[in-house]
Amino acid sequence: MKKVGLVGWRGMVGSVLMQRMQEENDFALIEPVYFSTSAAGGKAPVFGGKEAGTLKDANSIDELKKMDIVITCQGGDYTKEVFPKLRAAGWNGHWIDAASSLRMADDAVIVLDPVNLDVIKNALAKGGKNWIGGNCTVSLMLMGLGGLFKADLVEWVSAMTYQAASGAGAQNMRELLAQMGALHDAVKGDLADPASAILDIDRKVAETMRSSAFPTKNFRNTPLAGSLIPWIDVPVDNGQSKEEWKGGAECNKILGKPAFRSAGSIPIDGLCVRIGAMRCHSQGLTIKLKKDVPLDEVSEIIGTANDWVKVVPNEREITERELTPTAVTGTLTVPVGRLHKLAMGPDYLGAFTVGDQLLWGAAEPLRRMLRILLDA
Ligand SMILES: NC(=O)C1=CN([C@@H]2O[C@H](COP(=O)(O)OP(=O)(O)OC[C@H]3O[C@@H](n4cnc5c(N)ncnc54)[C@H](OP(=O)(O)O)[C@@H]3O)[C@@H](O)[C@H]2O)C=CC1
Ligand SMILES: N[C@@H](CC(=O)OP(=O)(O)O)C(=O)O
Repeated sequence: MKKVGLVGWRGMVGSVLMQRMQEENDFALIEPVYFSTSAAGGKAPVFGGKEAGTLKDANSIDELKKMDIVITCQGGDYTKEVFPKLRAAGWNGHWIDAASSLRMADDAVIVLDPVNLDVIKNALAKGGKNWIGGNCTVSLMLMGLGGLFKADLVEWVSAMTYQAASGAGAQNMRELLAQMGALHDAVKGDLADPASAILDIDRKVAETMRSSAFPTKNFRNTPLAGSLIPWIDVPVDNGQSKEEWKGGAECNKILGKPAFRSAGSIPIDGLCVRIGAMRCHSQGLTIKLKKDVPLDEVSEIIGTANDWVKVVPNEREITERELTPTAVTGTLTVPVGRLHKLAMGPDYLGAFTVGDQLLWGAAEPLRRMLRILLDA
């Protein structure tokens, strides 16, 4: 049985990974060894009914070297610190990672097997050892639109995103809720009085959001509840944020295309915006098709591309019920809806998709890569 080192298992992404691994009975197939950066020597958790002794030190190269496979959700700083040392020490095992640090490395594959199993298998056959989960927004877009890319129908894509607080981390989810609570507290009395003036309520809400007492530390001093933040991650070149850059760079790499902005790559760009959803990212998509494909064919191509994508008919009631973060959160379903040809012409397709950014956006591609390695 393969020894699998689990790093970052108690974090937000790691907890979702543990939950999914239990649901899919993955622990029955491995010998789990748990690592910690803060509590080495303590008792290891029991997942899948398996006792695993004590927690190992996640910074110990000697302990990590004993693993056949390491899966980490600990974050990019940990990867940057430990991974080069582990390889330099001669470790030849498989490294599966949620962090972005290694994604664009030549010897790393961004894993999303329902979309790029061919790319993964090619790399595996050539001795590949580094398997990195994609950016959540990118993975969710490809889970939704994978069929169109596979059918080579996409000339370019513009993605306008509506990204959940969870993408910024657990503390940000808490802060979003604290903000919601503070706003409600500010106008609780007025709301209880049906005769109160809505513009008074609105003014008090705006004052509360702008006050220095409003809890905004984790969102870089910018309110999110009742508002939005049209910038995610650090600035890069061309006026883009890094989150926007990842759309083009990672999508092309996942699809096995030439590097973004080079000949033969697919232009993918847009604006990434943080909104007050908890853990589902949504995206409004403009897709320039290579030709005019009838809408029923488009629906068929999108809806049959993998087991999780689901086309939602472009009708008001079902869209309101099924194409929202509330409907999707905690599930692996990736609905794609609002499909219609745009006014720009018959080869311009409008679409909207929603996905849980902790499941397909983070944990699920990692555990599926583990399964691919165990089956190889
Ligand atoms: N958040 C996201 O949407 C996505 C994140 N990722 C990647 O995954 C990495 C981890 O993200 P995320 O799971 O959000 O990070 P967390 O902050 O939730 O967890 C990271 C680590 O923090 C330590 N930790 C300290 N205090 C606590 C606590 N109170 N509860 C739980 N863990 C604690 C744990 O390490 P220890 O047990 O060793 O003390 C844990 O493994 C990110 O850095 C990113 O690279 C990738 C895709 C999406
Ligand atoms: N940046 C993403 C979350 C994330 O962790 O992305 P990455 O895995 O590319 O660092 C968001 O804010 O929604």
